[in-house]
Amino acid sequence: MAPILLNCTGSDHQEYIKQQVQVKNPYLDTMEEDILYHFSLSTKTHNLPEMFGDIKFVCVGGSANRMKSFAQFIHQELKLPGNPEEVRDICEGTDRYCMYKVGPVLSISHGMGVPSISIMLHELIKLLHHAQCRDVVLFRLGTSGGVGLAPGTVVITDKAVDYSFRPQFEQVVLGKVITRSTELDEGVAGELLQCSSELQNFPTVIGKTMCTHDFYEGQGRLDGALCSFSHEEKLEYLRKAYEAGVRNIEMESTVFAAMCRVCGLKAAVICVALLNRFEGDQITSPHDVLVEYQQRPQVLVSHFIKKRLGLAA
Ligand SMILES: O=P(O)(O)O[C@H]1O[C@H](CO)[C@@H](O)[C@H]1O
Ligand SMILES: O=c1cc[nH]c(=O)[nH]1
Repeated sequence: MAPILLNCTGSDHQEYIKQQVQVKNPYLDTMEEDILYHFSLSTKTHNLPEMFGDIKFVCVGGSANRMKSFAQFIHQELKLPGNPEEVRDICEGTDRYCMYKVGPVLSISHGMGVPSISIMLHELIKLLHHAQCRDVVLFRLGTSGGVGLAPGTVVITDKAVDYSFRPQFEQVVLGKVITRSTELDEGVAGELLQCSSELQNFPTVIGKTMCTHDFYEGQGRLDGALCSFSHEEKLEYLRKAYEAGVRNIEMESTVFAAMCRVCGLKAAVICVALLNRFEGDQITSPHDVLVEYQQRPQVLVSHFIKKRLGLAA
């Protein structure tokens, strides 16, 4: 339930409520305890407002190591006291996800694919709600396959789309399909594009991101254990995607966009392209090149956060 603000009426109060994280579940308020099972946190055993109440930026990405590196990187970038090497995994009681808090920034891993990120997002959004966080921006920092882009290009998503290039996410609830919009926050995407132009040698585009439920057949790869289509059919699908405005392909953006939108959270998706899918399917760049590519979304979002906090040079 939203707290009632004294001396705050009409549009001020509406604005205050708008900034809050809006869980859309009437049952939550009736529960004596909420156990965030996959985070190994609970409203009874942890003081969530004290632990997380000051969070303003949440960054999520597939890999646990990447999100730990990001926590250490943002620790240095924000020039916070303490040793970045000593960041502690708040979810160490479980190995499902990892979570690091660095000042106003939360860095969390979500694993691969829609089911994995969707479970994480249910618990994250409840966590932000229980902690009474306000004015939070969420970012997905990922890797992807580029569609007509050189490897290393960063894609800021304007719309996350499904396999038919529709800006929607379908969830099966009680045996029925529920469809939710996947539009992302235009203002945040524009701010990120502006940030990219302030960085040196930082190839960036804004475009649609296609979310699939598989890395191989689902993304039209010819190198999976199964393949039922020809090289020409693959290229035709990618050409159609490109014509529809798709610039990269990954596996979480639609549910991320849809859940954030329903809960009143501003959100952005920033993924680096590891390869150009018109040129192949295997990821052949050397390890050090891939590590540098993966850092690009982190560098961009770090610049955004520093600007928002008034810390940018
Ligand atoms: O780099 P991350 O964040 O894991 O994202 C992309 O990489 C994984 C596939 O290799 C999928 O999860 C896809 O969305
Ligand atoms: O091609 C790619 C590369 C990274 N992640 C994906 O989902 N697809």
